[in-house]
Amino acid sequence: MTDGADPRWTVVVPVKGSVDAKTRLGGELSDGDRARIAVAFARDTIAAASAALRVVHVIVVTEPGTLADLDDPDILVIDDPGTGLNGAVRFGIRAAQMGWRHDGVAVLLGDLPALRSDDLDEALAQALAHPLSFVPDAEGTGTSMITAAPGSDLEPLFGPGSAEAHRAAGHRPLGIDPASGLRRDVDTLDALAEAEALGVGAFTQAALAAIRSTERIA
Ligand SMILES: Nc1nc2c(ncn2[C@@H]2O[C@H](COP(=O)(O)OP(=O)(O)OP(=O)(O)O)[C@@H](O)[C@H]2O)c(=O)[nH]1
Ligand SMILES: C=C(OP(=O)(O)O)C(=O)O
Repeated sequence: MTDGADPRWTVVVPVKGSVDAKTRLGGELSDGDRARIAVAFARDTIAAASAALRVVHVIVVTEPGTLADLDDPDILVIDDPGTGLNGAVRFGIRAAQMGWRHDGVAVLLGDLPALRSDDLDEALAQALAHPLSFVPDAEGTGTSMITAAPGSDLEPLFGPGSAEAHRAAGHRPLGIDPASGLRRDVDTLDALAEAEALGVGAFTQAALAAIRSTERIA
């Protein structure tokens, strides 16, 4: 994170409490392993966002204890209000606008373990040209990021079919390569394999290595 870039962005990352997280990874994984992977995805997403040059503030919205070992004074962690994904995101956006109203606001989902800081910087540079923008997920139906330039209101519409919902609400789709880690959200083991082919961050690498050392996942 640096404050040399202009204009600056606050990034909001919602992270579900680990007990219920990533159920679609399910199947062969124990609840403990699934929780460990979900936290690792979030940690890699947050680390990449924090290291992006255009990002000066990161706000994580999650249940207390989910990211207990996240000990970075530059990252604000606020409690999930318990009103679902869009409620958590709205809460984070409000905190961003109250704290740093001259920044752009981006919301990045917390399941992007192959996210690279330079891809995020490139997307935020593109986003400056539009009051509202979004990045579709790799399949093109969901959304991995929404943005609002300084002064624009941001209303999240995450959920099934969110790419079309964000487009219909006036968000401009950014031209990001479908093979970018910014678009590779991970809900399933197939998506996890694709993320690994792109290259996942250190937290996810370590979690997978620990789980594989006990042969609990292929
Ligand atoms: N703070 C917060 N984050 C959420 C909530 N629901 C989902 N998220 C986060 O939003 C991102 C996208 O959510 P999903 O892909 O639906 O993740 P998920 O709900 O853990 O996965 P499934 O159980 O498979 O649906 C992930 O980073 C989740 O951690 C919520 O109620 N509160
Ligand atoms: C919530 C979303 O993500 P997912 O498809 O990962 O649930 C979304 O794409 O809006």
